[in-house]
Amino acid sequence: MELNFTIASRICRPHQPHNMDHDADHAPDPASGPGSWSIAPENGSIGRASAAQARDDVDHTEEELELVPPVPHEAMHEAMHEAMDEDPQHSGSDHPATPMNLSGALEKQARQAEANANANDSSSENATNDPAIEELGEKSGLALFNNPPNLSRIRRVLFECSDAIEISLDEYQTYWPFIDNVWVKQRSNSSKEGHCTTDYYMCRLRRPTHRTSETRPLPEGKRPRKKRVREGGMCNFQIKVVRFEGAYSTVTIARTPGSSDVHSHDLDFIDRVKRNSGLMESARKESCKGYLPSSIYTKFQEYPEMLSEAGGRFLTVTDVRNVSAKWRIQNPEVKLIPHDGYEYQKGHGIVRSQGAAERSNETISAQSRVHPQDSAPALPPDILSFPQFSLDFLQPYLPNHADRRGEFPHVTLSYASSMDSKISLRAGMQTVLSGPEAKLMTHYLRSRHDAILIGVGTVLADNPGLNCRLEGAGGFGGLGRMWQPRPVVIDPTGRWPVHPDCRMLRTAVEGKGKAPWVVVSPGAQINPQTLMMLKGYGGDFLRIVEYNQHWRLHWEGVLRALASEGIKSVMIEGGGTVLSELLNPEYTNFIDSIIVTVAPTYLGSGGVSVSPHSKLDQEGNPNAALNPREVKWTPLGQNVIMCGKIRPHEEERRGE
Ligand SMILES: NC(=O)C1=CN([C@@H]2O[C@H](COP(=O)(O)OP(=O)(O)OC[C@H]3O[C@@H](n4cnc5c(N)ncnc54)[C@H](OP(=O)(O)O)[C@@H]3O)[C@@H](O)[C@H]2O)C=CC1
Ligand SMILES: Nc1nc(O)c(N)c(N[C@@H]2O[C@H](COP(=O)(O)O)[C@@H](O)[C@H]2O)n1
Repeated sequence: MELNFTIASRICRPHQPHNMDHDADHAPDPASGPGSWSIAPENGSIGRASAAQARDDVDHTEEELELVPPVPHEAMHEAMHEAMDEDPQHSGSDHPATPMNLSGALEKQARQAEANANANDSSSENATNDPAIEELGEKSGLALFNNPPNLSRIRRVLFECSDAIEISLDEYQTYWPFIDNVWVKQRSNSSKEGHCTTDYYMCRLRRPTHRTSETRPLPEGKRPRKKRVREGGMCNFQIKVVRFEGAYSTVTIARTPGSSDVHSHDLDFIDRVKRNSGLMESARKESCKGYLPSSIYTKFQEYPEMLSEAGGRFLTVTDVRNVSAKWRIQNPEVKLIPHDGYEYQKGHGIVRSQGAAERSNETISAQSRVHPQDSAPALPPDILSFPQFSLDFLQPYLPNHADRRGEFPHVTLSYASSMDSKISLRAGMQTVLSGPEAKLMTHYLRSRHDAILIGVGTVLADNPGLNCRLEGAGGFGGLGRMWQPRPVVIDPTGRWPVHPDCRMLRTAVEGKGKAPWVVVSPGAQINPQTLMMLKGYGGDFLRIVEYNQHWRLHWEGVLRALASEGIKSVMIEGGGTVLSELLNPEYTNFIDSIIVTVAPTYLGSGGVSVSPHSKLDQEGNPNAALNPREVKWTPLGQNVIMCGKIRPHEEERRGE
């Protein structure tokens, strides 16, 4: 008897920002399903492909992605605790410490850093304790600018918003100030509990701008005339920014339904019209040190690349004067000075002083040697550099979203096997079979799939991360978890003790991957606390009600459920039970490709095998269980990679 029910349900709607029902404008949100994204093997850049872009159609001329350092969780907590300890409101036994939010903590840290800098300035004329750091900061412009890594590319992504973008709250707080000049807020909504805020923005060029033209005092009762300086309606680009703050804090930025697809102008145009607050914060910091606006302006111009990266190509000395003037209102007694090594020369403004000119040459040549990234925060230790060898041979076996059947995702089986078809020395034991090159290939494959699926046996044995750790992927120099595949665990009875310490959840918290979806059967008893915890991390339980005569989940149902959740491609990594089952004839229609890393070793008969059921031909003689087609073998380091296709051609399936 085969019981076939046709629906899969989440245990209840996930508590994620992209599924917020209160949002009136809420169109089917592209952020709710893992979107398509691509890697360009030639230059290693990883990014989400726009809707119009095929996965393989990547602009290889794009500059390579560099590290966006995730804010380490522990560091965040430390910063928060320190901030609270120092805050008179929170110190002392009468006031139990109320948790401060991250932005508060970071702001406080920044204020503290600034106060320290000011204290240093006034006591020893800008001298720092460490001359080496001071010199490096000077030469690279790092001391002047607040530019976070990879800024120009991320500014472009946040300007274009060609696809919905899901980023962590930290990333949002870091990068948004550098692009806020593009947007004007229209309105805001908050959920009742206050966890979720939706801000609606329009492009600045949609709003007309007026300026008061009168310069003389007006007669009483007469209102100043306003002069229109810019016509509105120049650009109809509109977005919403949905901020969800919980255990898994995240920000989704997406175009609203009424928006045009693209801006009617480029980013430079807006940068000319208005300066962003990230850039102006750098100017403000210098102003607070008591420097002359013209000196700040001159110094900024000495680092054109950093200035331009921050959106400051059109910065004027008046912009700097304006921020400086605000500071001077509070500090009228301070006499403004030029930077060390600069002086005012009549008719020339602020110039380098004579003695410093030679040093200046050294500085400039050093500037060309010292790359700002050299002193950027360290890369996460688990980062993998992008493969320098060609992976073109994989191309025909990879998901091609142009020719997808909507009901099911593209399915790739990919695992590493010994010569005797074993994938580990024994069940419950992780065995390394891939050499370094094959490991990079596996991570590349992960980057090309929306989801990575494994059985519960593998989770219990390996405690895997199941993320893509290649440089340029989200959390490894790329922006946001949305660039990461979704881990999926087949756990019919819910026997995996999902816990915040497991690698998949730690990875999600660190912004280096997504939290898993756990596929369970209708009878699975899920502890409500575990359910809430997993949802809090951005994961979920998916209950599948289709199962076969052996009371096993029906793969057709699992794959259909994933497709209905927006998964267009899934890479199935293991383990032995899952892979062996899927290589049986009843599933060949659902499996597109197989990519096996073969290792030059025999693990022996005690190992976990990948082997489908044996098959007999029409005469009852033993026959091969499965022959992949369009097979290609490629040596890769110590391994050989076997690629093949499984799903029969349409004509074969119809028996032609
Ligand atoms: N070299 C490589 O590339 C890889 C190696 N591995 C290795 O494989 C080993 C694990 O393999 P294995 O022990 O076979 O575990 P699996 O990961 O294959 O998980 C098997 C379990 O998944 C559940 N499951 C699988 N299919 C179904 C279905 N159709 N319906 C319902 N439940 C299903 C069952 O859970 P239940 O029992 O609860 O019903 C089953 O026991 C580990 O040692 C791991 O290191 C894993 C991945 C890759
Ligand atoms: N490609 C490959 N080669 C091997 O030698 C392996 N042992 C595996 N194992 C799979 O990778 C998972 C580990 O992933 P993380 O590195 O923790 O992200 C493991 O669970 C298997 O699915 N794969």
